[in-house]
Amino acid sequence: MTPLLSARALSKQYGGRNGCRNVSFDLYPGEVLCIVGESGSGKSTLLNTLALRTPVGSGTLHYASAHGETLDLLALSEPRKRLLMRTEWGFVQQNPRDGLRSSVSAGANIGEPLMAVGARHYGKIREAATQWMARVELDASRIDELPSAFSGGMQQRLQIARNLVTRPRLVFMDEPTAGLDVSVQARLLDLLRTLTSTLHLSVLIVTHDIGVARLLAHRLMVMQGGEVVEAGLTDQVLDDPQHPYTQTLVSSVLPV
Ligand SMILES: Nc1ncnc2c1ncn2[C@@H]1O[C@H](COP(=O)(O)OP(=O)(O)OP(=O)(O)O)[C@@H](O)[C@H]1O
Repeated sequence: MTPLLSARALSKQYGGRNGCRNVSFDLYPGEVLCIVGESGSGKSTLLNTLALRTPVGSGTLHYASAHGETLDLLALSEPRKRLLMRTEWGFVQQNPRDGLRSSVSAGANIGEPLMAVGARHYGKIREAATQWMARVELDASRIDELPSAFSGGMQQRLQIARNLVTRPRLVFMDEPTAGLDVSVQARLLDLLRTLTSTLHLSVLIVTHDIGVARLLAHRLMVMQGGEVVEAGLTDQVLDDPQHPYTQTLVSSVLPV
């Protein structure tokens, strides 16, 4: 199978400080790959670098587009990059407020990305927004309310709908369940698990929470000090961690 995304020796420095260093991996279609590590280990830097939101320092990054081309992402023009982000990628932020437009309704938040990819029929856009609200377990009768009228967990589900409505092939997620109550987190994780498998999504997800990784990910990359210190199948890495840092991470949480 051809990888959807291939990174080789990716590095990013901030001045003299290491953001991430020498990261290589392949992400396959339909696969959920989790980047885990403690605060400051370089997870967000790596995710933002892969999603082309932060300039890459060095290395290579290739993507197999929906049209069957292999794109050299680091050589892509700005308009092509924006098109890719709009049509094939999604990015779910940790804080839903960063990923939603606060001045427009829930329905418009879901409908806008559809318009950005060419949808024009108001009735169809509203129907899609209604369906997506139900799909992320939001009360569709609240479609005209502003995001601020929704709870944190609901806002996160709204952000997920906004990202998935265009049926992206690759979704980046930065700590999507952080900052939520445990019960709200569990419901959101359940929803994410269902959506990723039914939509056959490829996902790169950052978390410091081993429980999230265990529930969602097929594979893990464990980061420490900007480097991947261990990678492999989720159960393998969590049940039989080889690197001392992974052993500490795993032993510091209760089994899920
Ligand atoms: N914009 C920036 N300018 C300078 N240094 C940065 C910047 N962003 C991150 N860093 C540094 O890069 C390193 C990795 O940070 P990063 O935010 O990627 O870690 P993280 O694992 O995502 O942490 P957290 O879980 O707290 O978000 C840290 O040493 C951090 O101080």
